[in-house]
This record gives sequence, C-alpha cells and structure tokens, in this order.
Amino acid sequence: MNTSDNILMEVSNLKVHFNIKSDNAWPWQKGQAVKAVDGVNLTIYAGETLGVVGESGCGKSTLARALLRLVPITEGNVVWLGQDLTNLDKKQLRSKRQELQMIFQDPLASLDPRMTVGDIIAEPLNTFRPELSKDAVKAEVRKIMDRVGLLPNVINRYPHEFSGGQCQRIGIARALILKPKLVVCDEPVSALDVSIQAQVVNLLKELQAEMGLSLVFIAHDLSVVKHISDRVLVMYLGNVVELASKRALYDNPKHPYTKALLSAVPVPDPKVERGKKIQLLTGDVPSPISPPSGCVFRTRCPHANKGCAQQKPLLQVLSKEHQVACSRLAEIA
Ligand SMILES: Nc1ncnc2c1ncn2[C@@H]1O[C@H](COP(=O)(O)OP(=O)(O)OP(=O)(O)O)[C@@H](O)[C@H]1O
Repeated sequence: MNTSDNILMEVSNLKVHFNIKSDNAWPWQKGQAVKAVDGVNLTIYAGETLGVVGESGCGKSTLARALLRLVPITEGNVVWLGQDLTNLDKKQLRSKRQELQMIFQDPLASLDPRMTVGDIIAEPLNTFRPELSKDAVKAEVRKIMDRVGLLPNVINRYPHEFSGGQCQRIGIARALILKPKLVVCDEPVSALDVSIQAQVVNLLKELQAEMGLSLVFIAHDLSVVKHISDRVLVMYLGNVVELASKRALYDNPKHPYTKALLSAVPVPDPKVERGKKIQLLTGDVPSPISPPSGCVFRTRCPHANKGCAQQKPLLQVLSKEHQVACSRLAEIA
C-alpha cells in the first residue's frame, strides 16, 4: 500500500528548461527556452512501478533524467529518502548512484563497445565497492548474469556480438548489480522486436518482485505500460495531466487527453476494435517554447469551446467533464 511511510521520492514543481543556444536557433528564438518539464509533482513509493506515457516530445525522457539529476534542474525539488538531490554536490550525488539507476532505450548504444560483457556489468561494482576482491566481483557478475538470463560463456564477448534483447539484459544486469532501490527505465523495450519486448518486460517484473525494486517505466506502448505498472502518469507538454492507479486510469480515464490516448490503443477483439471510436485530437501540440498559459491542453481540448479557450486557470473551465479532470489535477498537485 502506498503510504507516507514508504515514500522513496517526492518531486515538487520540477522544471527543466533548456536554453536555446543562439547558433542553432531562429532569430526570434534567441534567449528563449524549451520547457521540457514544466512544474511536475509526483511521488514514487517503495516497490511500485510508475508508468509514464505521453506523445513524443512531451518530456518523458527529460523527466526521467531529471529524477536522477542527469540533466540540470531549472526549478523545483527531487527529494530522495528525505534528502533533496537538487542541493547535492557532485560527490554527494555520486554516492546516491548506487540506489538510483537507469536503463536506456537503445541497448547497444548504451554499452561501451570496447568493453566485454563481464567488464560492463562489473563496472558499477568496481566503482562503488572497491573493497571487493576480483573473485568476489566475478561471482557477483556471474550471479546477476544468470538472473537476467545470460549464459556464463558470454562473459568475455563484446556488445556488438549480441542481439538487441540480449544487450538490454546486459543493461539490466549492470543497472541491478548494485541492488538499487529505484530504476528508471527510459523506453527499455521500444527498440526491440515485439516478441522480445514481452520477455524483457516480464524479466523486469520478476526482478522487481524479487528485489523489491521501484521502477519508473517510460513507454509509448500503452499496453506494455498497463502490463507492468501499478500507477500511470500521463504527460502532455511538460505537465502531468493525469496520475492514477492503473485500473482507474485504464477503466475510467478522466482527462480528455488520456481518453484520446487510450482510444487509439488497439483492442485484441476484432468486433470491439471495429466498433471502436478513436477520439482524434485536433491541431498540433503547441511549441514547448511557449506553451499555452493556464491549461496546457487547452488548444486541443474537445471541451475548449465550452469555456476552456478563455485562458482561465484549470479549475475555472466550464465543461463538467473537464472540471472532473481538472479537480483531479488539483488533487494530484
Ligand atoms: N538537450 C536539449 N536541449 C534542448 N531541447 C531539448 C533537449 N532535450 C530535450 N529537448 C526538448 O525537450 C522536449 C521534451 O523532450 P523529451 O526527449 O524529454 O521528450 P519525450 O517525451 O521523451 O520524447 P520521445 O518519446 O520522442 O523520446 C522536446 O521538445 C525536445 O526537443
């Protein structure tokens, strides 16, 4: 159960704005910033999987990196087990890396091509546990390799000799060898074949249960997120538009954006699929350089003509349905 006793991370008003460099910007963009993450509040509990979904460019990866302070944070706080990571210096932050790990989208690109699998997996141990003997490190490496489904005889091979799925297993082994408390998985299966995706997702699920890990799991595929998550966070234009338990979100989505996203998910039953109405969103996603004020979804919201277009703050919109969604937002905030 999620209670204040088992909070791992508390994120408040988190903002990551990237200043646009003048050499690769249009003249009118100079001095402006991309608001990749723009005021996110969330809590991560011990042992849970928090899924993160949203269209491309909505800020999922930036949020993931900001949780581990891998990108500069413009404003806000990321409190990890009572300690604000945003105040830590490099050395203090480094000591937290044992507890906070990340798995990346492109498994091959995330592995050093000049290192053997054994060395890649051993690297975090060599860095953070220098007191361990070579034999002890090797034993740990073999143990985790076995756990993620890598055969012992591949220990001296190089990443390019492996398939995408195997490379992701190597990435998982490296991330888990220090027994972290939280692993942020940034689209860990997006680059894999569908058949392999299921294996990797199930492996993560098993390891999570076994090691009592918390996962932040980012993906485009809402079915994958449904399979692995306990709670799901929906992002739009750097903001959280809905955050709810998996069941509540998939069975009874409140926010019009969530509804539109879910309506596009294919249903395995052809009869249901044929009769299904996809809620198409009109218009493009506004620029993250100058997002709409008030409700960021306003320009594409199907209820916008009922008052939402007036740039009113979230709770002043007239549509009843949208009010429900927006009062949920207030609860979340
Ligand atoms: N280093 C950077 N400098 C400037 N803008 C950036 C930088 N990194 C990301 N952005 C911008 O921030 C916004 C959010 O990007 P981000 O990669 O976090 O989105 P995303 O939801 O993870 O997208 P995708 O699903 O395609 O990976 C985008 O507009 C992106 O162009």
